[in-house]
Amino acid sequence: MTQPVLVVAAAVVDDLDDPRVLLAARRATPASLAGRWEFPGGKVDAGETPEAALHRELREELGVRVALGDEVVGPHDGVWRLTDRYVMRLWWAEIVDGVPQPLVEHDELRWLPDGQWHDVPWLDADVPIVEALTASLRDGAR
Ligand SMILES: Nc1nc2c([nH]c(=O)n2[C@H]2C[C@H](O)[C@@H](COP(=O)(O)OP(=O)(O)OP(=O)(O)O)O2)c(=O)[nH]1
Repeated sequence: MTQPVLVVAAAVVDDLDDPRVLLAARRATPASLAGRWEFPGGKVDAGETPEAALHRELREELGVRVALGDEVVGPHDGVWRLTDRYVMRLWWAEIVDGVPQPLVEHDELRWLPDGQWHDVPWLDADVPIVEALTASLRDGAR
């Protein structure tokens, strides 16, 4: 079987120590995903560490530098299964430089306030991740 492709992404929040507001990005492409919301990020290139790939993707897609917090460990051997082809690793993150803009792949960004993290049509595979994020806040674990 071919190895799944690793995607890395960030749950960008206002404050890693006390997250209230979560950044969601609306996909403009491809047509099959357009209009659905996701965590900014992308595929890890050959020879790149996941963390370096995530910093690169956030710079390219949003024009920001971030500090990474803890990883949000997924239920399938530590990763989140997106499709047969893709798995994803995700980290909490906070912007340390820049104002996020939808530079490529996205046509809108939205800061979702406390209690409204589910209020956009996330990609199907992201729905349980948003649930895990809100649960970890409720439990005080992060
Ligand atoms: N970035 C990202 N991709 C996601 C999420 N959820 C989800 O199912 N995906 C899927 C959509 C894509 O089919 C796949 C790969 O992500 P991507 O298209 O952002 O990767 P990329 O930026 O490296 O893409 P490209 O340069 O090759 O076009 O992962 C998510 O929350 N964030």
